[in-house]
Amino acid sequence: MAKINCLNPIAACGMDLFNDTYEVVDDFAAADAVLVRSAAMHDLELSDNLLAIARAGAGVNNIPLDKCAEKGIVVFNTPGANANGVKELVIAGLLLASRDLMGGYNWVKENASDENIAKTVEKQKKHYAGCEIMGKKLGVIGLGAIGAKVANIGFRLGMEVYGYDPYVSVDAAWRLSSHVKHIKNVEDIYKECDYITVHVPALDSTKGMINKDAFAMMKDGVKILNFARDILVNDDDMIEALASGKVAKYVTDFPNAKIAGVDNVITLPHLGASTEESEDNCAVMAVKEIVDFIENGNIKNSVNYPACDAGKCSEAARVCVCHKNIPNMITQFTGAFASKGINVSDMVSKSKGDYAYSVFDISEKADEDTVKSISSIDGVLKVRVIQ
Ligand SMILES: NC(=O)c1ccc[n+]([C@@H]2O[C@H](COP(=O)([O-])OP(=O)(O)OC[C@H]3O[C@@H](n4cnc5c(N)ncnc54)[C@H](O)[C@@H]3O)[C@@H](O)[C@H]2O)c1
Ligand SMILES: O=C(O)CC[C@@H](O)C(=O)O
Repeated sequence: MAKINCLNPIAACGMDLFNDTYEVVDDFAAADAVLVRSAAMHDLELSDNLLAIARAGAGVNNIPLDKCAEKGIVVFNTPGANANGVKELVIAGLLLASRDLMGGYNWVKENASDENIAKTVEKQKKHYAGCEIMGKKLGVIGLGAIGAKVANIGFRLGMEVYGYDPYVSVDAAWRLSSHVKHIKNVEDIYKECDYITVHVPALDSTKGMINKDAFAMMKDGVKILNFARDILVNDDDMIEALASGKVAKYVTDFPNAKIAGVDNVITLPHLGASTEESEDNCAVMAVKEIVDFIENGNIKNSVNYPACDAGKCSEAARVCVCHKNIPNMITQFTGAFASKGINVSDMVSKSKGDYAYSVFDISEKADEDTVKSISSIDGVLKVRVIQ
């Protein structure tokens, strides 16, 4: 029975897809597979029996990807499954940055007991006036699942949309409206746009990308939206830019101790994917990825191992090997089977960066000795037999 541990609550419609050959356990160390949302995993001890981690969401900066790869633990995410939820909150963010909804709402609440409130509002409302987004320039940095949706809806809301993503995938580019201006240098977004929204992953290369050098190029009164991750923005530089009026509003889904109470910062408590629909989509996708991996050894949507689809095994056994992407591995694997007189009837081998994954369908059950001889090959990280 495969043991599943959830580090965060995962929507029931996903969990219900585990049949009675799976058992949900409380003990992380006992799990064969783990489901997680935003729980921080960097300091957790990863047991040798852990085969896979599925992130029910997009961002994987809470998971030690290299450490997992090195231990032969396949990490999945659920690309696009919560993109619409985030896109809709970004629309709210654009409006929150434009109209003083929070100020106006708070004023009405504070004056709710005033019998003359219906009249007073007419004098008061000038303090909460704003601007419209139609006709304004929206810069979208990162045109993946979320950024492409934001860019397209920006256009439909009447904005002039500039999109920047030097690594955009072919699929994402197809999803993008032809009305989105393709920007090749991010500086053009900084110089031209009234609203700038970031939708890139948190990586060493993107950390602090919205900083004083970027602000120096921006228009006075620019509005910044960050529904991606807090570390993309240099908080000290942001606080200075807000104080000087360079940035008029900073709307972010990632409050932290530095930024949360600052004037003209509108923070939400990481709500981007907190919709029933997004939570359901992520849970279903994550559980399906785990089930296909546990039962068939197939890998779809992994962020640290290659995609690998060997279908269902119709032979006596399937041997799945996580290993380093180095020369001579396949010869050694097939040699190990041959030395035991085992016929390999089918095989798939894929690589991604420093790591590779090979699947062998063999005509008889793999005994402990065979597994041992494959495990002992230099560069092998994990061996699993499905039979
Ligand atoms: N607020 C939330 O609840 C919430 C929900 C989902 C995702 N997110 C965050 O949003 C990020 C994006 O999500 P997604 O689903 O669109 O991911 P995605 O992988 O589909 O898209 C990310 C895009 O960023 C691009 N990119 C990478 N580096 C870049 C750079 N330096 N400049 C410009 N583009 C760059 C990639 O090419 C890719 O197209 C996630 O990594 C996550 O951190 C937040
Ligand atoms: O799971 C969540 O609530 C947030 C998910 C989001 O940050 C993501 O990166 O997908």
